[in-house]
Amino acid sequence: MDAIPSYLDRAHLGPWEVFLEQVDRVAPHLGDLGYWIETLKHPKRILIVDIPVKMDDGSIRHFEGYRVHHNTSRGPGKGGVRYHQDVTLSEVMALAGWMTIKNAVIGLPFGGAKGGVRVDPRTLTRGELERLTRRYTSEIGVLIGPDKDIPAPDVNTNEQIMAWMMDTYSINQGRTVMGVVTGKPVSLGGSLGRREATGRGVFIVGRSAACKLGLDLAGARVAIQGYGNVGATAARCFAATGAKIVALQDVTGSIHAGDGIDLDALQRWLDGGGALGRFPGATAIANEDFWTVEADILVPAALEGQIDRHNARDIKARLVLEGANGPTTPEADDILTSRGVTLVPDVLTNAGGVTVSYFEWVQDFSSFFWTEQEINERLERILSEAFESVWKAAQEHRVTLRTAAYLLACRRVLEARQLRGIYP
Ligand SMILES: NC(=O)C1=CN([C@@H]2O[C@H](COP(=O)(O)OP(=O)(O)OC[C@H]3O[C@@H](n4cnc5c(N)ncnc54)[C@H](OP(=O)(O)O)[C@@H]3O)[C@@H](O)[C@H]2O)C=CC1
Ligand SMILES: O=C(O)CCC(=O)C(=O)O
Repeated sequence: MDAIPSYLDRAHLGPWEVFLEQVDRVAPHLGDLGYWIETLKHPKRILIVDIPVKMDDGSIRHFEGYRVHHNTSRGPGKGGVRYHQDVTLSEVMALAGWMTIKNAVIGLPFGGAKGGVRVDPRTLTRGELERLTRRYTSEIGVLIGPDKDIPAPDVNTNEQIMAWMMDTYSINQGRTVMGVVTGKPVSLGGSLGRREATGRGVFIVGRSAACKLGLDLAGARVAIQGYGNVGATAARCFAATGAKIVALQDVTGSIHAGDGIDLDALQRWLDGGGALGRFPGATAIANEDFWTVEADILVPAALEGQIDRHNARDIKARLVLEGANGPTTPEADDILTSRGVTLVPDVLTNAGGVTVSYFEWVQDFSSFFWTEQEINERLERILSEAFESVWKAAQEHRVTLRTAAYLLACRRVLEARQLRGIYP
């Protein structure tokens, strides 16, 4: 495979290899545009930075950070920043590639980018976290900017971290540059609705998919892995339509309640410092049993590679909604397809976040801010239309929803590539 770059350890290709395989699966459907397909297998630029941080005890620790521009044919790079102890270059490359596809599926005028720092933020004090964030922002400052690459939140990053990033970039520029990141606090040029947008989008897309399958959401049983920004919001949206959240999982464990978990009681438990895995209002189950619970809808909303060949055969749900990026391996994709399970891919299901990030970027440029109702109406319309296009393409080409989404996206990206040409 000449698409494997020399800087990746061939033995540990990880998520980037998954992305390459997903691209390979769409290639036969691209016609003449297939001529340009290699462009998607080669990230445009990669920056690896050293982040020295003075710790509260006076010592200095070094962290490794990344920012990857996968493709900018359709506009500036766009994608979140992840803080996690297991972040790798392969993972950030794949996440950037998925952003290219996601932005194109939705029709946003962005390319794909992503960043990450290999750190467990729970081990840092607030001061250490701020210093890490500011140094990382300064180090990647050559790549980011409102018309170059606009970071946003992802796993373990939030509005406060975006505020520090915006402030650091602005200080280095000598002027306030609101539009350099999205997912900021509303009081600092953030958009209403951005915090909930990804989980809300999972619900909007899930509702459309359920409708196609004749699955009534009232009373539907939903299992969700990950109870962070995406998983918790999606759970609330599903519960609000009468669906039952029958199982949840986070790093502290898995819980089950056949009649539905009381989300308000769970929130009070979490606010009081309780761990989800020990919530007294549900039954604790083994993590591996989470995947086999009786459910109609399964929402992986944590990390990559969670649905694999080991658990895909036992999944009971008819509908899998990928709230996380890359939660399903290609092998598991095939197993689910052969079992008649409908899977709505990450690049569509979790695109609500970047869609409202786009709204935030537009609002920052114009310094004119929309109401939450305007934002949610536009989000609903854009995601529903994108879902219909992907569904239609899947029927027409007799491919999975993932390949259909890649088909629409790759056509847009490669057409832009073709029109722009190669310089020189
Ligand atoms: N935030 C956003 O706007 C977007 C996020 N996404 C994707 O959604 C996913 C979740 O992101 P987000 O909700 O923002 O992240 P958060 O950091 O808010 O939440 C992550 C959740 O996943 C749980 N988790 C982490 N590792 C595991 C594991 N090994 N097993 C079970 N649960 C685990 C965490 O548990 P604990 O809290 O106990 O650590 C937490 O509940 C990621 O794949 C992300 O890339 C996609 C689009 C946009
Ligand atoms: O809001 C954004 O710009 C990007 C969100 C993101 O990282 C993602 O969709 O995976």
